[in-house]
Amino acid sequence: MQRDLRLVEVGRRYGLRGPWVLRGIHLTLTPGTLTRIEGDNGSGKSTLLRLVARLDAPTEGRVTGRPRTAYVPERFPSALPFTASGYLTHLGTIHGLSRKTAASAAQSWLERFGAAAYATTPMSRLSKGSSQKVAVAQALLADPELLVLDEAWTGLDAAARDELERAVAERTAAGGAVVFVDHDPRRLAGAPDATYTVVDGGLKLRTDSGSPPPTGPLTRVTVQGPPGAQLPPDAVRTVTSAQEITPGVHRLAVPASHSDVLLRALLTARPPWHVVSVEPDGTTPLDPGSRP
Ligand SMILES: Nc1ncnc2c1ncn2[C@@H]1O[C@H](COP(=O)(O)OP(=O)(O)OP(=O)(O)O)[C@@H](O)[C@H]1O
Repeated sequence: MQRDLRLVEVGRRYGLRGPWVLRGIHLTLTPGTLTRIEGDNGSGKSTLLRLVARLDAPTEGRVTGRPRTAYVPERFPSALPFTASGYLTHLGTIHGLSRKTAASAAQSWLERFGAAAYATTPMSRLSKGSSQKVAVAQALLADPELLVLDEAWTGLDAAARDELERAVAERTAAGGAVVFVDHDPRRLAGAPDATYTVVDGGLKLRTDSGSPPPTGPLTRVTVQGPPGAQLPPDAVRTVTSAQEITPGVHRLAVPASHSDVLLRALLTARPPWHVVSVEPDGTTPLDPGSRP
């Protein structure tokens, strides 16, 4: 079974003639990786996460891979006819746990998030923060292969926020993929394997998480990698922007002074990447479809 989740040339718009919220999106989420999605309000982050969680279908393009997925939505429907532990136990059994295992997992997650005292409280009577703790617990309960968190930290108290960061680290260490949106730039700072910004309906790989990139003229490099491969980390460190324009084909911008380092990182990767074109910035890079 393919455990990667892939979005291939995905577009989404609402309504027949609505504007495209997302278009030409390529994204691969690999087991054991942490991915951050950022962008302005209304840029399409939640739309993207719903597609990743397969709660919504793309208008065009396709989503492949079926990892066992759990999702924490921006707004959790708290008016459910359950107690907190009843709800979690019920969900646990839906995820294939026995009733006993589900009840004990529910109890232990409620304890971790400091919500054990509310285990028998009807969901409709929980405070916003407490019901958010239940939302997070339901997602973690069955050790998902892909965990999708849409502003899941919002409304949690400090201890629960820390606990959720720990739970995310545990998930990726256990080989799960985690993708998250959060408006606090300090959230899991330094931890993501990749950070993408949703801008103008597209996805841009952010590459400025390390030391500030050198300034000066840029070189545009178009490269093609093995299907589904992520750019080698040594290459990512040198580029100022990266965009997957068709599956496996990436358009990179690199300070001209660092283009040799980038090319070396790509050509010495195992397996090596194919360099399609190298152009000074400001020119139109060679259309990868037209390469020999
Ligand atoms: N169900 C829907 N029907 C119609 N339009 C929608 C729907 N969901 C989202 N949109 C529109 O899609 C665009 C992107 O919304 P989305 O919620 O994905 O953005 P976002 O980046 O998550 O925003 P925020 O940071 O404010 O949460 C917005 O213009 C929004 O109005």
